[in-house]
Amino acid sequence: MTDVKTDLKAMLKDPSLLETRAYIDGKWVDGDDGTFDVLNPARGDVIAKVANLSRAQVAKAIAAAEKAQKEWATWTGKERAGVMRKWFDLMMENQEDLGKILTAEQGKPLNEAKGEIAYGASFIEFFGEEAKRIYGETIPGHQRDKRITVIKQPIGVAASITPWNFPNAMITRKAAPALAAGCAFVARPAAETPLSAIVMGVLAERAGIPAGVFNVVPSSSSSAVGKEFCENPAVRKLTFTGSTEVGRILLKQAADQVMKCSMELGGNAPFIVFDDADLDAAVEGAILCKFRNNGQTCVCANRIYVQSGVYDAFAKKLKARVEQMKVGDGFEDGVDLGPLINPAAGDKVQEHITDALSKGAEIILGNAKDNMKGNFLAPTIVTGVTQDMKVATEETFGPLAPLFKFDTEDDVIAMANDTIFGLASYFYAKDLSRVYKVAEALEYGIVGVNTGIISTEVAPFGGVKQSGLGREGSHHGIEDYLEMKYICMSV
Ligand SMILES: O=CCCCC(=O)O
Repeated sequence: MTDVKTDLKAMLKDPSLLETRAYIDGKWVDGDDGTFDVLNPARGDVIAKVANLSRAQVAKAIAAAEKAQKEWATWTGKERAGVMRKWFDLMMENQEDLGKILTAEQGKPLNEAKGEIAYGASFIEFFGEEAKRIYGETIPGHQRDKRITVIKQPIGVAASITPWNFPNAMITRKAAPALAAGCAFVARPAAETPLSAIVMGVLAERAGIPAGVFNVVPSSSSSAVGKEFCENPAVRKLTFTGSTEVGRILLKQAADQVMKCSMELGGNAPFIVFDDADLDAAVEGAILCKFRNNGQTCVCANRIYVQSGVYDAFAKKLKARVEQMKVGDGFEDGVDLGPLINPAAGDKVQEHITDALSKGAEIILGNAKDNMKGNFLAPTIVTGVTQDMKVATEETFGPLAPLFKFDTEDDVIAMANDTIFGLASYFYAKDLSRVYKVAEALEYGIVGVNTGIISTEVAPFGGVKQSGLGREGSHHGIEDYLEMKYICMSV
């Protein structure tokens, strides 16, 4: 039996939003493989037992999506936009409850969780509007009797695998362009955070999205679902957000069907502070960029490079600001940093701290030993960090701010680009020619200049190198769910 603890239900204005079954073909179904537990990362207790789907049930969801997609694709853009608008409105009407569900299973502070709901909803609003603008093209014919037309059609069934760090927005950023394009969608949420995905099925049903167009298939085994997605010929598009390691496996599996893939993979974002930067603004930017979701974001600053002339002043100001941050249960008032998702996440941060200290770095805030209480970890700042330390090459995914020192623009660009990753990068500077040159020289899909927050539905989000393939968000984001067809007519 699937189940939710009563205390989570009691927190909601509308307890019927809390669903623990899978949503397939417009029906609510139990898992053939029983249930799996969802934990609250702040307290460690089980908050829900969620349907654990077998691979055969995932195949059924794909078959339902394949059938529903044919009809959905015949709807006009305006008709699809209409139900997507309702979906968006329902999300915003229930923002508080959706935020609470998200905090309960993911841990981030409630205000941040509500912010994620608004961010997630923005993709549905944006791409619903975009459904009306899927334009084709006419091309002058190559012979006197020829007329050439290009039309764009939905790719078919799209399947997603999404992470626990943004359990709402990473689904809507994929499902919204898919549905707007006329595709049907099968979502496999992270096993840590399925409730935030399932509630999107509840709202899809209420919004009038036809049965089978949006399906949610929770499962404790991402590899079984991943295999079904990659091997089932009805799936024409795989979209994944997660680690580069898993992305490589999925790309190999998807190769057999020559499946179209979007991959939002790991990052190792440099955050550079030049000596002409507004230091107070740079500190605020670093706080937002480093500590968003407690450092558990692919675009969080992983390496903070500070020019030698302002290094000490920046370190002092950053320390003073981080000292004010409150760590605690995301439901408590005034909490800035919630728990990490699980003990392994804390171990990774500890490993990076220990490695840096063993190679000569120094802690100026935090405590390397005995730092972790439950899943809570005090934010830590280390100085004297160098390129030979683990934190220079691996994504920490936690509240560790490592400060590297650099002398010249050329040096820092070389260090910033010395990674297999290329998702987000940031720098603070005032000199205009420096701003242009550095923005062009950074080998990243995203560059934040004098800002620590770059995420928005209107811009193309994505990475270069081993950070991924494709872009999500903006008018470019819908292209991954469309196929181009060229029609050559002799008149
Ligand atoms: O870990 C990646 C999540 C991306 C969050 C964002 O859109 O900023």
